[in-house]
Amino acid sequence: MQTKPFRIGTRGSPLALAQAHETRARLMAAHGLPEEMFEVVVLSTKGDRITDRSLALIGGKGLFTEEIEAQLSSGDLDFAVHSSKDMPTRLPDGLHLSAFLPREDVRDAFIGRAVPRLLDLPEGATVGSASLRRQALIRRLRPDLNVIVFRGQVDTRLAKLASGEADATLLAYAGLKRLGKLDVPTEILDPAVFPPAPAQGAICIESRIGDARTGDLLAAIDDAATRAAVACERGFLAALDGSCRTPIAGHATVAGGELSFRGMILTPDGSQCHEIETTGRAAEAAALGEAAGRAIREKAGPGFFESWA
Ligand SMILES: NCc1[nH]cc(CCC(=O)O)c1CC(=O)O
Repeated sequence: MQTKPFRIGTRGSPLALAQAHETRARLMAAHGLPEEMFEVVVLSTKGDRITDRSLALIGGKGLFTEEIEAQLSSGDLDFAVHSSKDMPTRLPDGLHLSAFLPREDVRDAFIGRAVPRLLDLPEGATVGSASLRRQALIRRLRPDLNVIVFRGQVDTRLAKLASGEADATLLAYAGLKRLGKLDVPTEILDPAVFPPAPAQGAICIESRIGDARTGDLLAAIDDAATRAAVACERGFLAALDGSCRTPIAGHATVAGGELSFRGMILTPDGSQCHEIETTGRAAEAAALGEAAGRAIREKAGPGFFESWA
C-alpha cells in the first residue's frame, strides 16, 4: 500500500463527522493502519447552506452530495462517507457505492417535550418534522395533530423543541445513537406501524469505479447484508422516482441469503396509503425492490400520484 493518505470527504455536521470518524476507525482496525493514513476533508453542501426551506421543494436528493461527488470525480477525494438515506437513486457516471457499514437501528425515535409517546400527545399538539414520510405517517396515526416543518441539524431541531416551537419531533434513532444521545428519545417507534425511510440507519461509502487502491481498502469493511437490504430499498425508491414528493417508506431485512421487504407509499395528508410485501434471494435485492416499486405503483393507480401533485 502506498503511503499517501486517503482523502475522505464528508459534510461538516456533527452526525456526518461521527460517521466519517467511525468509518476511519473501522478501516484503521481492519488494516492496522495509523490515523495519519486518513485525511478527513469537510465540505459544505447546498443542503447544509439552505436551512429555511423544505428540501423537497428545492430539489430534494442530491443537495447533500453534489459538491462532494464533484471532488470525488476530479480525484481530489478518494472516497466519501454518507448517510445512505441522503443518496440520490442515481449516482454520477464513474462513481459507485463501494462499501456499507453494518446497519444501525433503522427505527425512528419520538421525542416528546411533555408526554413520552406519540399516541399520548393531546389533541391538536404540534409536531415538527421535515420528512414527508414522517409527516404523512404522523397524520395517518393522528389526523388531529398540527404538523410543522422542522429542519436543520439534530441539535438545531432539539433546541427548537426545547424552546417550545413544537411539542414533539422525530429523528432517526441511528443518528441519535451515533451522536451518543441515547437518552434523548422518549419512545422508539415500532417499524410495523411507523416504517423507516429507505436506507435509514446505513452508512455508505462512495468512490470511483476502477480505483483499485481505494476499492481494496474498502472491501475489508463492506457488510453484505446491509448492502443487499439497501440495494432493495433503493430499488424500490428508484422505481417510484419522478414522484420525489411522495412519502415513501421501505425496509428490507436479510437472513441467510433470504431477503424480506415491506414498502409503503402515502398521500402527504396520510389519508391514503398502500403497502407491499415481498421476499426473495438477497442476491437479487435491487430487482426485488424495483419490482415491489412497480407493483405498488400499479396497486395505487395513476390517480394516487395525481391527487396532490
Ligand atoms: N436527512 C437527514 C438524515 N440523514 C440521515 C439521518 C439519520 C442517520 C441515518 O439514517 O443513517 C438523518 C437525520 C434524521 O433522519 O434524523
